[in-house]
Amino acid sequence: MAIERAGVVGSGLMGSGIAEVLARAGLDVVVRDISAEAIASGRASIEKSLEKGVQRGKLSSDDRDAALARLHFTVDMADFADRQLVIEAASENEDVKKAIFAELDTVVTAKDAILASNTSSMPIIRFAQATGRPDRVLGIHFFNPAPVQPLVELVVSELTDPGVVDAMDAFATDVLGKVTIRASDRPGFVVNALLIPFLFSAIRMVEAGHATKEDVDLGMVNGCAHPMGPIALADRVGLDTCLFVGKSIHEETGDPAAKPPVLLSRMVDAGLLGVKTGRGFYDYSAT
Ligand SMILES: NC(=O)c1ccc[n+]([C@@H]2O[C@H](COP(=O)([O-])OP(=O)(O)OC[C@H]3O[C@@H](n4cnc5c(N)ncnc54)[C@H](O)[C@@H]3O)[C@@H](O)[C@H]2O)c1
Repeated sequence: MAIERAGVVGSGLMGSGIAEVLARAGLDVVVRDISAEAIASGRASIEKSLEKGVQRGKLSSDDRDAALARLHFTVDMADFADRQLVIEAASENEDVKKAIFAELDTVVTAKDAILASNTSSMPIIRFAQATGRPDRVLGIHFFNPAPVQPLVELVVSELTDPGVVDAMDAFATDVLGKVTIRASDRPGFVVNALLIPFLFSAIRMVEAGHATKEDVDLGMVNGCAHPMGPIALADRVGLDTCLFVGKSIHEETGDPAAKPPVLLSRMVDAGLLGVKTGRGFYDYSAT
């Protein structure tokens, strides 16, 4: 089945990025959010991102206009009726996502359509079980910013049909131009299961006074050729996101490496969430 009609649920940071990726790849894309304000904000961020692409010479202004013309925004789930693929990228809340999957199951008419979630931390099987077609459900985990980061993790639940995984693998690589890896439906999948303990180790090192944040970052950049150090990376990911993902990995696995450091919890309590709030471990107010 050639996928030509896709849907995206949620037009926030990830949903708008994923919708842009799909539209740039030539698909007709319906994007649904819950309010006119959310839609306007999603549309504006896609327009801004496409404009940046034109300025950087990554796409022509004709390609930008064509991508925009392929995007349709709605507040109505019923507009997903004829979609062949729907990617859920709504807020990281299990009840919200389960309700979305239950509704998609009733509105998406093609029984061979694929329903996917972009969740960072929740079991795919729970969303699959909210539908009457759990074999057609998998995780398609993009990284932020979706139009720039090459990786997509394909998350395979206990009930995902292997043919669905193969089809999504071919689609993500051949049509979207992404690099794919496959992960089982386990906390953190592959990337976050490795990344979160690493970031937490770095934060614990700073918390214990073992090294300064600057030295931790300089060490990993200059000693291990990382493009940015773990403290700066935690700020970039968002300290609230790090905390949330760490908690969910720790809750299910008990892995002490994924237990959030107290310093991280306190910074989140203080509203110091990193780049997005202008201050985390570092100060971004001037940038
Ligand atoms: N932020 C990241 O770096 C990142 C990376 C990979 C995956 N994710 C995952 O992507 C998903 C979205 O994260 P985000 O950072 O874009 O969040 P966000 O808060 O920027 O956007 C979420 C959007 O979902 C909308 N929404 C809520 N309920 C909805 C519903 N019932 N129907 C349609 N839209 C609804 C909200 O109005 C909001 O616009 C989460 O599952 C998150 O774990 C995030």
